[in-house]
Amino acid sequence: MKKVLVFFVCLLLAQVRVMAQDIQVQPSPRQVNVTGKSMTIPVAFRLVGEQEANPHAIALLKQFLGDRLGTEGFPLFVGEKGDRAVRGAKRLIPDHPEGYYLSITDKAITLAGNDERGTYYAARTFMQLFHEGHLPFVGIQDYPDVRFRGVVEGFYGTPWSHEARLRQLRFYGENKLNTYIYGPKDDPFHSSPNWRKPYPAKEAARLAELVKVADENEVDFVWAIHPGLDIRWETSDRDSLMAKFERMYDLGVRSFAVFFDDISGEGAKADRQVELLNYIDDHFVQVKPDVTPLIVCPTEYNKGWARPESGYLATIGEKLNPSVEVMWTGDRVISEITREGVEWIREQIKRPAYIWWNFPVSDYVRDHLLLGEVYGNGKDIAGSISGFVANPMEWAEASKLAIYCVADYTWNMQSYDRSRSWHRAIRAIIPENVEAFTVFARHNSDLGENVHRFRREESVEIQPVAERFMKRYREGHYDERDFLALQDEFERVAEAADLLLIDRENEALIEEITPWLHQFKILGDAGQEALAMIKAGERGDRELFLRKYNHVKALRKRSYELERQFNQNPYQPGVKTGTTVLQPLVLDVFTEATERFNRQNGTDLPLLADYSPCKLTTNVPQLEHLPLQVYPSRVHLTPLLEVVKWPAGGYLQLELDDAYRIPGTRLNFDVKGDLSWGVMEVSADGETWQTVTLTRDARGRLNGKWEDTPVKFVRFTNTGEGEQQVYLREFYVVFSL
Ligand SMILES: OCC1=N[C@H]2[C@@H](O1)O[C@H](CO)[C@@H](O)[C@@H]2O
Repeated sequence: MKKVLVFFVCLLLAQVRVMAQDIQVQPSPRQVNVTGKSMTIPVAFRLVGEQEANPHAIALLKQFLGDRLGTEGFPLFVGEKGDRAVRGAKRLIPDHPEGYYLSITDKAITLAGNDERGTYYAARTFMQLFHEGHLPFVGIQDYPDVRFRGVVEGFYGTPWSHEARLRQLRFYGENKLNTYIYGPKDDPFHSSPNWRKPYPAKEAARLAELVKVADENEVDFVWAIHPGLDIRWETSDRDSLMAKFERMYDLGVRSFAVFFDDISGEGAKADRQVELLNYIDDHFVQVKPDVTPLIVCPTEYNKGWARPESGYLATIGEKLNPSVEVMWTGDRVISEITREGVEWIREQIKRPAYIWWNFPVSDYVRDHLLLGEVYGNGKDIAGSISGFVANPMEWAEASKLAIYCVADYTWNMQSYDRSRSWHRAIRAIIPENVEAFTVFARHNSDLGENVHRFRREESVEIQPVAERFMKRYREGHYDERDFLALQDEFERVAEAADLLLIDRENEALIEEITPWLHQFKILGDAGQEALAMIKAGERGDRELFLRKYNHVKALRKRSYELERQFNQNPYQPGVKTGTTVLQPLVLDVFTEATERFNRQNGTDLPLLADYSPCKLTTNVPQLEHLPLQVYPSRVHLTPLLEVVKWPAGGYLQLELDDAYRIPGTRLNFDVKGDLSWGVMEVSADGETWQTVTLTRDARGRLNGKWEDTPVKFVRFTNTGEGEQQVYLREFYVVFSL
């Protein structure tokens, strides 16, 4: 009798209200039926099904509802298909892995999963429906498009910290991502030289904790091994790998991957790789009761590198056990994933590809943050792929923007809206500073020139205004409204930087992006001051013009110094922001205003130098768009992470802007053997060339020396018979001491 009484009391309290329902659930659910009515949140919920339901779903509900959850109150039925508590909903549960049925009525709430993970996802959706003290009456049938969804920590650079990984796993639980692949290239126990060795106790304990937290968030923690740099195709190494997997299994790992990417030589042989992978599958994955399908990242992991004559992919397709998942980055290392592309690879490997999407990874443009929208991938690829994992930046919190959008895209592709998802992501990540972070992210999304030639939109809204303004300014009649719009944008840039620098709500994020925030502040100030130069010039106010001129130069100097203080790495050191629209605009306005001032006043105020003393020419395809790192006395080629295929006759040439007495040059191709196939030469005029003797130092680097004559050209040529495969670790020229 008492129960009935409590039930009716709850009903009375739960006033049924009609309200426009903006059901905002992440990721966007497949089928949502709203009645337009809602009820105030019951003061107590009576949980039914605790014994049989997924314990992680129960734990989540207990944590979320706290002491409102008990044995009395509004009925809350939770369970998987077949459980007693949800038997009434049986035929409403979508028959898809991780699918669920959720219903809220004035009688009861039902969270019914097609499997354990589905129940967990139903609970996650339920939690998002609490809206200003009300619960909408709703029926949701939902399931994901892509089977395996998540993140592969597979970048070069500083691996994520333990705390960052823990935050990531909780974030994946919130966003229904079910896969985290642990594969940081710079972890020596994941890759060479220590892939054969067990983790030291401290690291092992941390990995065990990650596995536990992943499990609680219904995320498969996939441990990857990267043995290809030095693997020997012998039983001893096979046994070492199996022993390492056993140790990881003992730590709780139930999902495994083998990465054969970015290697050359012995380790790259397809039939050897397949033999090893099938052995692991047959003797480890298939014999253990609870291990998910093995994943491999092949050496030919993108279409640009696939060589039909090598038969590599054909070997994978024909000989690799069908249960093994094969990763794929698309038509190129960094590329958008298209229907045509996934259909092509599916033919080659005789199974759906498991996409490794190289975004927002920035290990080849380390001075940039990639905070833009996730777009460009087909919405019609779900049926042709088995998985889709994003390779993120070394900045874990900043990567969440893209990861949030990938979660939305892979769960429900057809309804994915790139802009809506991006705005929701910002709100989810930094709810107290949405406007400021939106301004910041808008102008930190393109990569700039890079070796992969992968670009992203940036500063989209202001770009047409900037372009129109500069054109008309040069013609002598700009529109004042454009001027004011640009001024307003630079003010917003400066404001956003300051607001975010003092944000304490997401400290981990602010800590990661602080160098870029300082650079962003300088950009905002420089933009306003450059525009002020125009006005001062128009008013003939020489004194004011000179003040603004000097201020912009000071800001540019501060920016240059900041570049050399933060984020120093051997690849793309420094801190770039707004490089596609705003930075060039500041330089253009400054230059035009200064040139006008000089003409009007007969002065010779220097402009800002953005020159490069060096030009690169090459016929090696992978080196064609290699950015140069220019320092006051040295020019570096950006090192490459991938293996460089250097064809016979392939050359790389640096042309300096003048002839310099060059103390020397250095290159490091990280090749074991000698470099007899290559010749380093220098020239003062590009006509007569002098061969340079390369001497190897203790670290295996080759240093070039020549007698003391001025040099304008430096070139390296493969004069051998065949293609060489090298790593471009270092190649630089010192042209003054
Ligand atoms: O296997 C796929 C793959 N391996 C490499 C490659 O893509 O380029 C990524 C971006 O530079 C890098 O982070 C990754 O480690």
